[in-house]
Parts: sequence; structure tokens; C-alpha cells
Amino acid sequence: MREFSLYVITGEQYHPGRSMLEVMEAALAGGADIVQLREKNLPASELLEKARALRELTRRYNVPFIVNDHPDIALAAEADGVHLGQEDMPIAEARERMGADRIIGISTHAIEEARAAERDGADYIGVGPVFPTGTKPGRQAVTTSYVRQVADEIRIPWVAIGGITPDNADQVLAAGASRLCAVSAVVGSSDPASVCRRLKEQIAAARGELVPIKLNGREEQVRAGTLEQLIQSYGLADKRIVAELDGAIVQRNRWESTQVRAGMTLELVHFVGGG
Ligand SMILES: Cc1ncc(COP(=O)(O)OP(=O)(O)O)c(N)n1
Ligand SMILES: Cc1ncsc1CCOP(=O)(O)O
Ligand SMILES: [Mg+2]
Repeated sequence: MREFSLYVITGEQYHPGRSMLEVMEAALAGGADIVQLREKNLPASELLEKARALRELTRRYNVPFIVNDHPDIALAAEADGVHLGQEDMPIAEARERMGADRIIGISTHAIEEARAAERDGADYIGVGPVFPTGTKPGRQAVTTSYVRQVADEIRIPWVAIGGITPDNADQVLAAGASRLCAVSAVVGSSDPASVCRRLKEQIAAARGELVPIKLNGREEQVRAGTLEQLIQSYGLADKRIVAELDGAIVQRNRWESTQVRAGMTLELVHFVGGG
């Protein structure tokens, strides 16, 4: 399947008064690069209607679209794939119905389930809930130690899910994740696009990706991360430096919380000598 890093799942209970499409479009604009429709209590006809609408939206953004739990609705809506739970039909049965080219994902909560999913031909696995979450009440958290086990052993794509927010994402990434999935942190936010941008920046930094910026008048590729890390990488952190980002000076105590963003213009002015 195509590489992805930020998976966003619908959760209409988190945004009363805003439509599912409006919120998911904001997530897509912020960089969600795979989307799932998850509606646990809708009649099939309504679920299909929503699936078709989200299919159309995701097509416009050229992003894969997955339907939770229902291979038949996934097919009817021309989704790219289905996400199964451990209690759902076996992967082989879903593969039979969906065909070789569609994506089949499956939730896992222990390394034995992850191994079985890999062996049975899943395209990706969900790893979670990493943290306790109201979106999956009653399901015990697997913690970052399971994330570490999967990082060490599993070779198909996998995504960490469950209670993930920009505040704890770095812990999950430090445990070896390179793809994150979120519901409430994104769709429950008044600004889903910003939350997605922030999570993508955190993932890019953990992956050590390069981002294009204009640095002192030249186009450069620099490592994603914080301004502090960038300035350190040039050996300038303890020098008398003024950092000007897109025309505004960033005070030194803000370097740590300022992310390097693709397309930004940065001037680093190094004052030499005293007086
Ligand atoms: C990406 C992803 N990972 C895990 C899940 C959870 O699936 P499941 O265990 O079947 O639980 P429900 O979502 O059906 O309540 C998921 N949907 N997506
Ligand atoms: C569906 C699901 N499966 C494991 S955790 C989870 C819920 C994730 O939602 P949130 O990001 O709000 O914790
Ligand atoms: Mg399910």
C-alpha cells in the first residue's frame, strides 16, 4: 500500500454542530494522508451514504479511504479498503471478498496478533490503544512497550492508535512508531488542520525527514525538528545568534517550541566579537 504517516478516523460525537465532511476536509487540508469512516451505530443505508460522500472528498485530496468493520460497504462505496477487528471475519475471508488490490487493515493488541496479521496477509495493522481513550471505552491500553515490540519485529506497515495527541505523540514516536492515528485529538479540535500539521511535523522530525527552507537567502534542505535543533546542528546554539523567521524575530526561549516548516524563510544572524 502507499506510504502514509497520519491516519485520521471520523468521530462525529466529538464535533456537534459541525459536519463530518467539514471536519474531515480540515484534517485533509492539514495533511491527513489516510482516512477511515468509523460509525458504530448507523443503519447500513446511512453508513453507505456517508461512505460515498467521504469517498468523494478523499478522492479530491488523492488520499486512501478505509471503511471500518464493513467490507460490503467498503466495496459499495468504492473505498480503498476495510479495517477489521480481532472479532471480525478472518483476513482470508475479507481478502476473498475485497480482492487482491484493496487494503485490509486489522487491529492488534499483542505481538501474537501482530504476527498472525502479518502471516495472514494484512496490508497494515493498528497498534493500540496505546493510551486509555474514551473513543474505545473498556479496552485496556497496550502502552508504549507493545509499540516497541512491534517496532522491533513487524515488517508490514503499522500505525499507533489510541489517546494520541500532540502532547504525547513524541513518546509514541520515541518507542519506534513512524505512523500515528487519531480520532478525538483531531476531530474534537476547533482547528483540526493545525492539529494535523503539528502531528505531521512531529512524525517528520522522528523520521529525520528533510524539509526545504530558505536559509540566509539560499534554498536548503534541512532536518525536520525544532528551531533549537536546527541551530544546534550548525553548532551555533551557544553563539550570539538572532533568528528571524518569516520576517519576525524568534526569541531564544521560543526556539525549542518553534517547528521547522517546509517553505519557511529563516535568517540566522551571527554577531561576531564583543562591544
Ligand atoms: C487504524 C485502526 N486501528 C484500530 C481500530 C480499531 O478497530 P476495532 O478493534 O475493530 O474496533 P472498532 O474501531 O471497530 O471499535 C480502527 N478502527 N482503526
Ligand atoms: C478505534 C480505536 N481502536 C483502538 S484505540 C481507538 C480509538 C482511537 O481514538 P482516539 O484517538 O480518540 O483515542
Ligand atoms: Mg471493528
